Amino acid sequence: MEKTFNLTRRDDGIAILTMDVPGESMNTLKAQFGPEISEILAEIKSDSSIRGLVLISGKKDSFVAGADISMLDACKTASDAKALSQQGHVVFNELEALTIPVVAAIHGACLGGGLELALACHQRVCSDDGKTMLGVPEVQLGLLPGGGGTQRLPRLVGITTALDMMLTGKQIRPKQALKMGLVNDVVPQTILLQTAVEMALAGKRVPKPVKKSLVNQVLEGTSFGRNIIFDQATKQVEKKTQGNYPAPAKIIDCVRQGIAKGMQKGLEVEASHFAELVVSKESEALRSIFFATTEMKKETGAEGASPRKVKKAVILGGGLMGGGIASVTTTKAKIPVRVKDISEKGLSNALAYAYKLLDKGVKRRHMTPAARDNLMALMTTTTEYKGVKDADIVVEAVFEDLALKHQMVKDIERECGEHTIFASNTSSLPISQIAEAATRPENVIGLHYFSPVEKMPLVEVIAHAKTSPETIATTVAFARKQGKTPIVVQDGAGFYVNRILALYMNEAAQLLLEGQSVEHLDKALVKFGFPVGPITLLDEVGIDVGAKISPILEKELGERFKAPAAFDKLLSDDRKGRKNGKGFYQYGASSKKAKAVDESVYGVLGIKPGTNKDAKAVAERCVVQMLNEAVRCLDDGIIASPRDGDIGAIFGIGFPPFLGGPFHYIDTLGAANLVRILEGYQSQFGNRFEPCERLKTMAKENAHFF
Ligand SMILES: C[C@@H](O)CC(=O)SCCNC(=O)CCNC(=O)[C@H](O)C(C)(C)COP(=O)(O)OP(=O)(O)OC[C@H]1O[C@@H](n2cnc3c(N)ncnc32)[C@H](O)[C@@H]1OP(=O)(O)O
Repeated sequence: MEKTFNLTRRDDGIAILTMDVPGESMNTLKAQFGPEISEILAEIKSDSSIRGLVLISGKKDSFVAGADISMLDACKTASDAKALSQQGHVVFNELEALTIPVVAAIHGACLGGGLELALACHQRVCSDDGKTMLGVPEVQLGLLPGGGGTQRLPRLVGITTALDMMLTGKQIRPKQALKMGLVNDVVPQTILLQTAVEMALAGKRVPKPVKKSLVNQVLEGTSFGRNIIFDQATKQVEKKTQGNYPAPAKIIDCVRQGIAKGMQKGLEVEASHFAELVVSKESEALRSIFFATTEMKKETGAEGASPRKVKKAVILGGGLMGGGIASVTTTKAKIPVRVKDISEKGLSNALAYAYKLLDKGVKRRHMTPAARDNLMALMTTTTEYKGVKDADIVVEAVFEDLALKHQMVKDIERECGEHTIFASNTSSLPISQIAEAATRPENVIGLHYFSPVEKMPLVEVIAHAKTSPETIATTVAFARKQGKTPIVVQDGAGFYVNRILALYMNEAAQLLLEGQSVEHLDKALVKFGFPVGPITLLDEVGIDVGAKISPILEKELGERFKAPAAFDKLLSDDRKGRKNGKGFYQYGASSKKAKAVDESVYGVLGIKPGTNKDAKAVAERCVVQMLNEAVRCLDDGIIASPRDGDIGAIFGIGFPPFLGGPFHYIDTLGAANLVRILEGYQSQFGNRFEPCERLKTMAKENAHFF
């Protein structure tokens, strides 16, 4: 079998250990490397001519991306997983115990077990390249660093910094890594290996103590202070995870026990906790999301079609959505954008949106002012159709008015090229209706973003019957360059995400009208695992937007989408939500966060909050509506697969990732159990809860989606 590790000796006595997993684009750590590594370490120890060791990757642009997640997925029992962690401990401890200096030369992704491998080296140097990132993202997989990271990281960079890295899974850039003491030097890639060799020749260096504030020194330097850190971290984790994710608390426990009882004990605790997490249902769900998104990256969105390159984009409308779309196109995709709006105000909004995003990077020292200005130069503006002839794609983000969109289609066919794609950011109008105005309907497609555009990862790519496969593939590729996760959905009112969201929100509205308080409703669904509650979401999206979409959905999809009539009173009272500072919540002049509930809203709706029902029951009523409609969408061919349905709900609505998405969750609940719950509600509240046919069939057959 081809070797993964290759040891070469230099005349100056420094040995270079190159890791290059055969046939894979990324290096990942696999259990079968154990014997190979042990053999190499034995060879190094027995060769007195070797004065130092440099560990480097043979991959073009990555160091080591962590333990092989497929290997973890294959663990059937906790003891299988514990053995993997313990094997990693043995190898990394042996590496760290080498008497010669060991230096890791890092370029590209150095994540998870890859960083733990580097931490077992005596020193680390990384390239200053934008592709170089260091981190321990295990928590995003429902895991913890199981290769000694919970013990080495705090001892290297301090408890607070280590906890922040492990509890967020954030990726650290080279300069940050140098500043926090994670690496000893940052150099251009061209001299990375030479620098590592020189560091090895210079011999082992005691890591420079990390600069800490006086408060931090006191807190981390005393057991009393450390307990404050751990207790604070625990409180924050409980608030953020609502008890739905076991990994963060276990990470804190590993660090706490390791610091209090020594590294050996800490490693034992780490291996045990790691093992429990690998076989947890939460981690299985989170790993399935990783596999799904990785698989999706390889798909063009249209069988057999290749995307055309997008060299220039035009955005019609410089408002909230248009500004966001233009911004991600320049800042992420680095594609020149021309923004057209009917007013200078709209244009300046788009420019300001992009500048604000980029300037955040400058303030955080991720970007130089020059880099910011270069990216800003990619965005030009116009109030007329000038400089748009060479556009490869035009994204319209104007009012939800069919006549206006028809006019846009005609304008673009007149002013742009024959191949120019017309992509509509409509959130509700069927693309087929928009395409009626086109002489080239094959170029018309939906490209539905979610607000805020720079934060929400999902976009829906909506093909109508005549959309060409090349248009689909080009649009999917364009969205990916913007850093988005696109799912291709079929044309239909509300497409996928808004369709399943509408019933979930309507049920929350019904519960409100039955006397549940706004706070109780929101808290119940946050406890269930959503990022925000349904009433907060309605205020954020806009009560007027919801009111506009509901009739379209009801007309196209049926009675079950009928929104409670009482909500019309909100619009009569000019309550649009955050956008006009008047909704279910109070909004201060500049406050980002909504303040308390605006109690006057109950009077407008003619209700008086009564006794709050059990939070789980409240959440269940809303969630089962979403689950039922998600299955209907699969049945109607709106989504191509349960995988797309899960990713769409998680990335578009924030469906709790630890549940794996609606379809994974239905498998967990069991179709028969879900049908029973729905039928129970149907008998209490009416036919809007009637289980769809596919669910009933699955219940009879005890079928699963995965
Ligand atoms: C011991 C403990 O600490 C446990 C761990 O280490 S758990 C693993 C921790 N590491 C991660 O979570 C990193 C996961 N990977 C990524 O985030 C990304 O792949 C990346 C940022 C490293 C690179 O992203 P990108 O450039 O977009 O490339 P792809 O995501 O498409 O990945 C390319 C191929 O590499 C495969 N791959 C990447 N990481 C892993 C991994 N940890 N395990 C298994 N496979 C991995 C990925 O599946 C792609 O495979 P392909 O089919 O060859 O395209």
